[in-house]
Amino acid sequence: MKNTPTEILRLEGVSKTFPLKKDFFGRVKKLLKAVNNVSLFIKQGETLGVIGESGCGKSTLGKIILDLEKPDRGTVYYKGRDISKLKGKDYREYRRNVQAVFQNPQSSLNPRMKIWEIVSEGLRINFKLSKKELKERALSLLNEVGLPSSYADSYPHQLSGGQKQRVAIARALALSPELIVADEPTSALDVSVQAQIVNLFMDIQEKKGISYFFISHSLPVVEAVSDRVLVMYKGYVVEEGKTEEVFKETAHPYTRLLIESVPELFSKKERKAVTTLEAEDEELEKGCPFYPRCSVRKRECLSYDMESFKLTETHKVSCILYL
Ligand SMILES: Nc1ncnc2c1ncn2[C@@H]1O[C@H](COP(=O)(O)OP(=O)(O)OP(=O)(O)O)[C@@H](O)[C@H]1O
Repeated sequence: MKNTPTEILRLEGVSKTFPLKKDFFGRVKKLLKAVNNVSLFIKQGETLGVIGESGCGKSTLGKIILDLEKPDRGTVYYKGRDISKLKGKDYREYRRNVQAVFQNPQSSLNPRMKIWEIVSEGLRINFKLSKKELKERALSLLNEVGLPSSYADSYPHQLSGGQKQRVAIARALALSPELIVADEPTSALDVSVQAQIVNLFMDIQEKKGISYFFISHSLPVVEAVSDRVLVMYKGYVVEEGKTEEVFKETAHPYTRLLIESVPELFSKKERKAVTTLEAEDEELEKGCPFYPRCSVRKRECLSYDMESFKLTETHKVSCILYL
C-alpha cells in the first residue's frame, strides 16, 4: 500500500489585521485586514504556491506560518499540534523544521560573518559542535547548493546575488527542515539567474522530500514549482487547486485577470474576455473584495460572504457565480 504523505502544516480560519489609521491620540481608527479567514494545508514533499498582487497578504501568511506574526484569529497546526501551545523542546523542533528563504539575500545575510559561519549558525546554536565540525558541515551544505568550498571563507559582499541566495538556501537547509517558506526568493535576482535558483529549489526537493510554501508574484515561476496553488486577493484565498486546475481550468475572474496579464501563459485563442473595469480600487465594507474590478459582477456579490465552492475534490473557488 502506498503511504499517504504526512501533513506538515495546517492553517484553519486564520486572520490577521494591522492598524491602518490612528487618530491624534494614537487610537486605532481603521484596521487593515491583511489575511482573512485563510485555511490551508501543506503535505510532506509538496509545494504550495501562492500568487496575488502586491499587498494581498502573501508575506503576512508566510510570517504566520513561521510564527513571526501571530494571527488574531484561527489556528496554525504543525503536525496536528497548535503552535501557540507548543513549549520548550516541541516549540524548538517546530522552529527548526520550518525555515525561511527571503527575497533579498543582501539584507538577510550578516555582512560581518564569513559564509561558512552564516551557513552553520543554526547548527552552532542548536547543537554542541566543534568549529571543525561546523565548518565541515558548512562545506557540505555549500556543495549541496552548488557553491565551491573556496567560498567558505568569503564574506557576503564578495558574492553575486544568485550566489548569496544559494548561501541563504544552504543556511535554511542546515537544520534539515521539513518545510521552507520561500518568500519571493527569485524576485531580486537577474532573470538569467532566476531559473537556476528555481531549479535548485526543485532539485533539493527531489533529493530531500522537503515541502515548500512558495510565495511569488511571478506566475511562470509558481506554475513551474507548485503542486498546488493558492490565489490571494485582499487577504482572501479566492481560488485554490492543483496547479493545472488553477492555470488551465481557471475559475475566479481575478485569477483569469492575473493570468491574462502574463501573455506567454495563455495563447490568444484560449484567452477569455475578462477585462478590468475602469473602477478605482475602492474598499468595500462587505461582499466580494474584487467587486469593484470584476467584469462579471452582479448585485448579489455585494452581500456575498466569500464562502468557497468546491469545483472538484481539490479545486475551490470563492465567487458567487459558482454558488
Ligand atoms: N507590520 C505591519 N504593519 C502594518 N501593515 C502591514 C504590516 N505588514 C504588512 N502590512 C500590510 O498588510 C498588507 C499585506 O501585506 P503583505 O506584505 O503580506 O502583502 P504581500 O502580498 O506579501 O505584498 P508584496 O508582494 O508587496 O510583498 C499590506 O497592505 C501591507 O501594507
